[in-house]
Amino acid sequence: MAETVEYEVVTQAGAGRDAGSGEPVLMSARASEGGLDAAAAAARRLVDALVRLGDSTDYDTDALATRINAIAAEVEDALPDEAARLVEMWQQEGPNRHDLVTGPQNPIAPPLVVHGQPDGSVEASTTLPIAYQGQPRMAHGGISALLLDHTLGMANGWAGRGGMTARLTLNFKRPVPLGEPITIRAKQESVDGRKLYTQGVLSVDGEPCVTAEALFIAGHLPRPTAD
Ligand SMILES: CCCCCCCCCCCCCC(=O)SCCNC(=O)CCNC(=O)[C@H](O)C(C)(C)COP(=O)(O)OP(=O)(O)OC[C@H]1O[C@@H](n2cnc3c(N)ncnc32)[C@H](O)[C@@H]1OP(=O)(O)O
Repeated sequence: MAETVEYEVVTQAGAGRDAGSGEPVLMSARASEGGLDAAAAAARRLVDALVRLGDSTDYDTDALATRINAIAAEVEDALPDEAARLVEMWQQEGPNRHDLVTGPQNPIAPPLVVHGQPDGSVEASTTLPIAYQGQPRMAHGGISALLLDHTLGMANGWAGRGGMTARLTLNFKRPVPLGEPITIRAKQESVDGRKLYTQGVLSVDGEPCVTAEALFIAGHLPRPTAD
């Protein structure tokens, strides 16, 4: 097993639950209106439009591919050194802006917005577009699993001790509709040495759709460093 380390959770409001003054505290990164966040939001919009477009359109998709490739090449020309970028990604103390699930700078993040609650739980919300479709008009089960795993992980952070998922058990009770607000509530229920036991539920309109129970093992892989 690789060496693991433990990190303190720091939210935009300050250090973890210490920042909680009886009000919910934003844990995920707040999206900026411009810059890379806006570019990622535009890419999300483009992905949604492409999935909805289909083959029956008269739109010139060959020309579209050429234009998108030209933009990608322009961005690739501006990329920093990959190792340096990895260090930069992981150096901040607050919520990760590149994050797969919550990150405003990650075009494939829905993104999920997560608040730490005064009772020690977390509450997350988002609305899933058609790119995440599994069954007709419904979210893919793997996406529900991703959102739950991540929210449970953030609940651990909010409770004061985070870790890596060792076991995740899901119960798919009803399909998760696309295009409707979803809510995920999660809480670290108990700790036994390095074993963290965390539960959560993904609901739509107050109806539980997917429940999750997980075992996390305290500790994370070390952050990348410059040397
Ligand atoms: C403000 C913002 C805050 C943000 C917060 C961050 C949010 C981020 C959210 C991200 C969330 C996403 C998170 C992700 O996606 S994490 C990525 C997905 N997970 C992984 O890749 C984990 C891969 N596995 C490993 O690396 C290791 O196996 C781990 C680290 C899990 C344990 O290896 P380690 O060498 O360290 O420990 P150990 O083997 O001595 O085991 C220790 C104890 O645990 C027991 N055990 C172990 N496995 C299992 C099992 N499967 N069922 C039952 N029991 C199990 C084991 O029997 C032993 O018990 P005991 O003998 O002591 O009684």
